[in-house]
Amino acid sequence: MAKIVRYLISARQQMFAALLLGIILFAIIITAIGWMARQQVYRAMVGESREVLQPYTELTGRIGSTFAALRAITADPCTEDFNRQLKRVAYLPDGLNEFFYAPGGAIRCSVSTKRFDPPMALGTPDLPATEVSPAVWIDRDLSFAGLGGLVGSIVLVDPFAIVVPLEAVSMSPPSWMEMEVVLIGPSGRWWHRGGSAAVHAPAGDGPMEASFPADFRLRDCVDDQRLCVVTKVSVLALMQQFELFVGAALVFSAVLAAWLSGRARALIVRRWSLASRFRRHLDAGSIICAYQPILDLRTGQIAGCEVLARWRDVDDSVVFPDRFIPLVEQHGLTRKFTRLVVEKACRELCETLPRRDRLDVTFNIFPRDLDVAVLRPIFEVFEPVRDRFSVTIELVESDSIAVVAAQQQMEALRAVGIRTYIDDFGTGYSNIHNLAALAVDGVKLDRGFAMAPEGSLMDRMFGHAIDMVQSSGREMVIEGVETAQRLRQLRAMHPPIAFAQGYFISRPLGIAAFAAFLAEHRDGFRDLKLVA
Ligand SMILES: Nc1nc2c(ncn2[C@@H]2O[C@H](COP(=O)(O)O[C@H]3[C@@H](O)[C@H](n4cnc5c(=O)[nH]c(N)nc54)O[C@@H]3COP(=O)(O)O)[C@@H](O)[C@H]2O)c(=O)[nH]1
Repeated sequence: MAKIVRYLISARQQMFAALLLGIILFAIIITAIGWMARQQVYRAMVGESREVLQPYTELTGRIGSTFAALRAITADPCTEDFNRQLKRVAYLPDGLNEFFYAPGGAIRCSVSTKRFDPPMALGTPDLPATEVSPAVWIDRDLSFAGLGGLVGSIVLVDPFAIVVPLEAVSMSPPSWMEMEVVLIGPSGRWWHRGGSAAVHAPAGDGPMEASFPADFRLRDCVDDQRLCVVTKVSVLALMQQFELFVGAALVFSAVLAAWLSGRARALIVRRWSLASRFRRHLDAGSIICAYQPILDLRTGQIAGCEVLARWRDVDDSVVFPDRFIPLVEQHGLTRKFTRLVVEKACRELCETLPRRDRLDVTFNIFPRDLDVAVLRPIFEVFEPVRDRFSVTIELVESDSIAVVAAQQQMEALRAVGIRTYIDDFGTGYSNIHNLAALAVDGVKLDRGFAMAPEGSLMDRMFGHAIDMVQSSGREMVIEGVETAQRLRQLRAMHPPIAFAQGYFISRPLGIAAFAAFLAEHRDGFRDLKLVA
């Protein structure tokens, strides 16, 4: 599950998944279109073969009525009278004009040859009689019956046989379809009756079938499966014939697949974007507190820490504030968020640090929450441990402050034991006017000053910024102390600077590492000796 989630929240993987989905959808759509086209082709094949079989069905009917007429002959076989009655049937306008009297398959007399003496045996039929179909001798030379040069098939329903003349098969399939009419005998032997030869041959003996993708084949039979029309459509020929349709189907499938996969991606992104993940999973379990030590430069002791929040994402990765703080503000979660951070930090500090440690714990709050009615209940968790931890809030200024209202709130907060610092002094909205107008307890100088390269404009302004804060009489924390040289420089300043914070002292630490750090530096920050 975690793997799937990790997959879904990565923008690259989302793109890959959408691409894969697009390809799969394209395959499904084009297959569906192909299947529908195949059904149409099949319908056309069935329609054409039924049309071709129609005359044969009619012929079978005519043969049946002719046999009925022959069986109605009353005269003794092969007499003059018999022949006269035979001729009467022959003159019926059904195209069947030559009959034999052939009991047991031996011709004794016919319409044109009065008597066969001795009787002429027809031999083994090409299509033996079945329960429903008569025996048939196919394409026999009819010279023996006085019809020299003519060829016809002989159908026997004992004791009469009818000569069926070789008829031209008429068929006009569409250009992309080939057809062949065949008579199929036992052991797979077949006789070509019409249409395009060799359509039947590769079709084998199977029933109606289609071999995709090479071509579609259909075998449609009547007369006890002995007379068949085999229809073949080459897929390639079909595609060439309908290339415009094929092109349109490809474009349509591609556009639809791209649209659908785009929609699916938008859905995934919406559900699995950082904003929705954050809103769904912001709870005590997902908040991580990091503690960055604050060094008292005058005593060398670790005087406190700044609590910095991180958020554990659904895939267990750790998200830093630059990504989620704007979401907290956008979605009106500032109070909930601060409460979660404060409660977690209070629990961790109380449970992990030895009772003898006394620390000032600094939290970042949102300017819109600068209201004692909001903050007091949030920081109430520290009330029972005030002997161990004092609380300071830092105003992360993302908006200009209404000075009079802010002033009242700060005083009210101080009255309930919460001190206020202005954060990132020297940048953004944190300006000299606020420093002068607000009775803040302290100021954190923006880390841009301490981190500025030597000789840079910020570096040159660093001393003046410090002077300005010191002359305001506020406490000061210098942030962004990354080097021993900067720490040395700060320690050498007069009047002395109270507090410093930065990577040289320590990076933000997990609670266990912070406890270990405090234990290690209980007798004073070790590296201070190095820079002395
Ligand atoms: N309202 C809340 N805002 C919060 C909370 N937790 C954090 N934040 C805000 O996010 C900002 C970024 O915090 P983070 O990424 O944790 O960075 C802090 C330090 O890691 C960094 N720092 C400290 N020392 C150094 C250093 O020597 N070099 C260096 N490159 N970076 C350093 O500075 C950040 C702390 O800054 P500040 O708050 O100004 O003291 C953070 O700034 C908060 O605004 C929260 O719970 N609530």
